[in-house]
Formats: sequence, C-alpha cells, structure tokens
Amino acid sequence: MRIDIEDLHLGYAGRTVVAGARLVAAQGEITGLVGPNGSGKSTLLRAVYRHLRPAAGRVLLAGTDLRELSPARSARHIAALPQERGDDFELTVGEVVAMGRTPYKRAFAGEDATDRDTVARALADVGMAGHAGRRFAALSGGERQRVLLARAFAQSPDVLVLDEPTNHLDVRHQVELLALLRAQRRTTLVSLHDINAAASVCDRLHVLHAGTVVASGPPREVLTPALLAEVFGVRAAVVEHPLTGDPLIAVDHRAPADGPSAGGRGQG
Ligand SMILES: Nc1ncnc2c1ncn2[C@@H]1O[C@H](COP(=O)(O)OP(=O)(O)OP(=O)(O)O)[C@@H](O)[C@H]1O
Repeated sequence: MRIDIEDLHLGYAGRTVVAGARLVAAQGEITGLVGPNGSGKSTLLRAVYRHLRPAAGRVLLAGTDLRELSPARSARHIAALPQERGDDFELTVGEVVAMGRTPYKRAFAGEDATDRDTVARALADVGMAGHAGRRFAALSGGERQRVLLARAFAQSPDVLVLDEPTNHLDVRHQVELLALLRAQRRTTLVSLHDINAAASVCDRLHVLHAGTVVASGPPREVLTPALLAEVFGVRAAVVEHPLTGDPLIAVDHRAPADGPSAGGRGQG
C-alpha cells in the first residue's frame, strides 16, 4: 500500500510546524525523511500514524483519506515506532509485543496460535528471541527500541512508520535493523539522522527544512554538497562508498559550513 501526503499543514497550539508538505511513500519502497533538528520530521510522521490531526491537507492510504478509516482499521495497515518510546510499561517483553496484535482482536478475545507465532517471529526478527519473559522496564535503551520495533512488526502492517529507529542501537544492530527493513519490502516511511545510513538504505529521500520539503529524489541526486551546506550547515564531500558503491557523505567535523576555514591542521 502506498501513502500520499498532500499539501499537509501541521502544528501545535496554532503554531505551524509543517507547511504544505507533499510526498509519496511508494509501495514496497523505503522512503526516508532527513533534516535538521526541529525541521518537522516527527511532526509529519505523527500525522501518518494519526497522533496529530492535519490543520489542512490530507494523508491517503492506498488512495483513501485516513480520516475515513476507523483507528482499528488503519492500525491493521499502519504500524509506528514513535519518538515517544514509553518507558513506563510494567509489562514483560512478550506482553509489550503482543500489544501489536490488538487491532486484530475482538473485545476480550485471548491470544490464538497466529498471535503467538507472530509475536515470536517479531521478537526473533529483532534479535530478542528468548527475552519474552523479561520486564520491559528493565531493558537497556537499545533493547527497548528493538522490542518496540517488534511490537510494530507484530501488527503485520502494510506500512511501517519509523521515527529514528536506529536511535540507541549500536552499529551492528543498526546495520541489522536496516537490512531487515530492506528485506521486508514493506512500504516504509522512516526518519533518520544518519545521512549515510539514509543514503544506503532509502530508495527515495525527502529533505525537510523549517517545515518544508526542500528536496526529493533518490539519495544520490538529493544529497549534494550544496544541499548539505544549505540545509544542514556542514561542509561535506560526497564520494562513492568503497565497499557498496552507495553515496558516502564525508562531513568535515572540524568546522561548520559557515565557520572558519577548515583546511589544514590546527596549531595544537
Ligand atoms: N508536542 C509538541 N508540542 C509543541 N511543539 C512541538 C511538539 N513536538 C514538536 N514541536 C515543535 O515542532 C517543531 C518540529 O519538531 P519535530 O519534533 O517535528 O522536529 P524533528 O525534525 O523531528 O526534530 P529532531 O530531529 O530534533 O527530532 C519544533 O519546533 C518543536 O519544538
């Protein structure tokens, strides 16, 4: 299923944060959102997983305005890993993941074999098989992250909406997660701070800057040194990754784009 975001305006308490966003998350593709802090990535994703009502514009799921679908119906199609990660669950890992099955249940119905299999597979997919009995609240940040991702997988969604899914993950788990997303071939809309990860894993990227989509397209076309300077304020060269051939953004970590000249070594 595809997602169409049409002329979307979003805000909080009357303050506009996203203005006129348009983008498509195509069926089976990984669509990335990148942009500086506060550019509106989480806000835009909240409208797709229905935590924020559009002030104007619409979000379409396979051509149907989300507002025409009941929450349970859209939850059978769209699962989210939100920014609000909830650390107050007094539940076990298995119970947290089983919450992903809620949209499929009639009131007071218990777990069936499909639920149990789906939960077990979701835990295995994120490398947390064998941890179902642990208390969620006692997990590390990265483990919690993976369990909440398993909860989204357990929802068996057509569309995954992931806000910074690699947050808290060590580099091996980041790579595993991104490889898993690619292998699943679900329609995925994901915000990422790591522009190199975004360049490797996303089919298309949309760059948000101050609440507006300022560039869209394949990573190779979007992530230019000029855009990186203008939107992110960094000096960067874009080269070819020696192992994968993906675009590799080599950021000058010594000084921002408008800072003092970064050439040469400092005086000590
Ligand atoms: N719940 C909220 N209430 C009021 N303002 C909010 C809320 N969430 C975000 N904002 C504001 O909206 C703007 C966009 O924030 P948002 O979290 O969408 O940006 P982001 O691109 O996801 O940022 P980051 O990269 O820092 O996570 C910011 O100015 C932020 O302060």
